[in-house]
Amino acid sequence: MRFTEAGLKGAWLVDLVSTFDDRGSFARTFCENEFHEHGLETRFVQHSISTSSRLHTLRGMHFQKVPHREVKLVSCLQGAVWDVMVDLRTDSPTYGNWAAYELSPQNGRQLYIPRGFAHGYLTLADDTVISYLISEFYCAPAASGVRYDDPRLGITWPAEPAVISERDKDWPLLGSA
Ligand SMILES: Cc1cn([C@H]2C[C@H](O)[C@@H](COP(=O)(O)OP(=O)(O)O[C@H]3O[C@@H](C)C(=O)[C@@H](O)[C@H]3O)O2)c(=O)[nH]c1=O
Repeated sequence: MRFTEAGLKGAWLVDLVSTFDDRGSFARTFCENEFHEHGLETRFVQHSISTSSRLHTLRGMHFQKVPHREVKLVSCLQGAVWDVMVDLRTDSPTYGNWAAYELSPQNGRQLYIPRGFAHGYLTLADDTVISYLISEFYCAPAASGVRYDDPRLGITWPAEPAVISERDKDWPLLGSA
């Protein structure tokens, strides 16, 4: 894996380094030793996938409240997404900043999102599949979010959402979340 800092403090790009042969390829997606060497979380308690049928489905911007804040390692197994993270740690030098990366099986890119961030994505293809390694258990009462179109965040999305849940449309603006 190739580790590159992803623009916000504590966030990383973890790119796959594949080996190829006649049959196809092999790549590591997680390695406790390599994550430990980079000072990253190594304990993931949940592995989840989500599927989105339609192009320009937007999910986000989600986080779990203290004490259930999560590290997420996000990758795209099918299709493609514009993946966005926002630093919500008020004591962080990159507080309130966002960064976005395209994730797809073709680019083999994974995003390591630290605790204290909100996360969301817009699908760039029909039938998109996202994989998450998550460091904390799901806790519905701790689930929260901020608005994908919050003017204070000013996130640039490549397209308007064609599909979005009522919940995601109604998250509060930053500061009141
Ligand atoms: C996230 C999650 C949801 N669920 C349930 C709750 C609900 O009935 C159904 C769908 O949940 P949601 O609408 O929250 O799914 P979704 O909008 O896809 O939520 C995800 O969005 C992206 C952006 C993230 O970053 C993820 O961590 C997660 O929050 O699945 C679980 O059982 N476990 C989980 O870990």
